Amino acid sequence: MSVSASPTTVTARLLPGKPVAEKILTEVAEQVAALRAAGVTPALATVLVGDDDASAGYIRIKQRQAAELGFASPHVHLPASASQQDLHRVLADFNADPGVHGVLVQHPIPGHLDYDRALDVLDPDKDVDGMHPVNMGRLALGLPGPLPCTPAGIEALLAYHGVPVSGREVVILGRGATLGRPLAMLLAQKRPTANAAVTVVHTGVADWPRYTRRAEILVAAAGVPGIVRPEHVRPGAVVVGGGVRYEGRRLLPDVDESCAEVAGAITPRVGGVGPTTVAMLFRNAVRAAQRAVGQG
Ligand SMILES: Nc1nc2c(c(=O)[nH]1)N[C@@H](CN(C=O)c1ccc(C(=O)N[C@@H](CCC(=O)O)C(=O)O)cc1)CN2
Repeated sequence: MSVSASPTTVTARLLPGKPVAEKILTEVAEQVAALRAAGVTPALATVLVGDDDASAGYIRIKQRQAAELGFASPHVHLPASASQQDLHRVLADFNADPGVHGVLVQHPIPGHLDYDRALDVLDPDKDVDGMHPVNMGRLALGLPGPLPCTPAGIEALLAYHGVPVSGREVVILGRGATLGRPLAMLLAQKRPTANAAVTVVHTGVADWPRYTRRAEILVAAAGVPGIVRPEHVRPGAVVVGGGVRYEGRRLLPDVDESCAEVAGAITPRVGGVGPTTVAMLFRNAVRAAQRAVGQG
């Protein structure tokens, strides 16, 4: 964690995401090996629209990881001028290709395009980001399906580090479709690693700190850099920095590093929730391949 470079006095235990991601990816590699032994090469297709440097970088990271794990990773790069129909055509082609088991459209896409409409075109069973409306519905109903990667990564991170969640008060600051809302549904489910009393609050609530200050586990999911400060944290609480904003490749987290002075445990700014998100992507992808060939 970069707190060592700041004057912050760290008292909180760190909750790194890297060992969590490594454990998940080791399991994924074993499942990939089993698929390949049965003659199936799992394939995770990626779609990049436009020339955003950061997005191109994340696609490269995913392709490198895919190769290490034994996935095929067909890739389509559409120009920034691509139309909604161009994007839909690419997705329809991947839907129709039985050799492609998972598909992701790297976010953000150019402003004239509608990400949600594109997601709607994607086969929900190939949606490895777990963001298709059908998969959100499955999550809401507690049915099996690909889970949104960052929420699933946060549940795994807390479980890995032995942070009890069941019966505890979790407050999520932020209600976005990629993190706050699905995480609330996930952590409220009846499972030993969930089963929490979950409150979702957002920055449009004038007195939001009243909620965050009572959290035993506080998840920042607002996408507002530095919004969570020590005075918003209950002493000894577990603080999870899920929300980030990207400025190019620079990651600006919601949680100010000085929160480590008050929290009992905290995710590091770098190597916290991020690596678990990528690991969950591959977990979703290998499961999609297993389902497609009847191994799931
Ligand atoms: N289709 C998707 N688009 C985007 C997603 C996504 O999950 N699906 N998430 C982000 C980008 N992203 C993956 O695509 C991603 C970004 C960053 C990390 C990460 O692990 N970051 C590191 C390093 C941070 C730093 O150097 O400052 C960390 O958190 O430790 C993983 C995934 C937007 N688009």
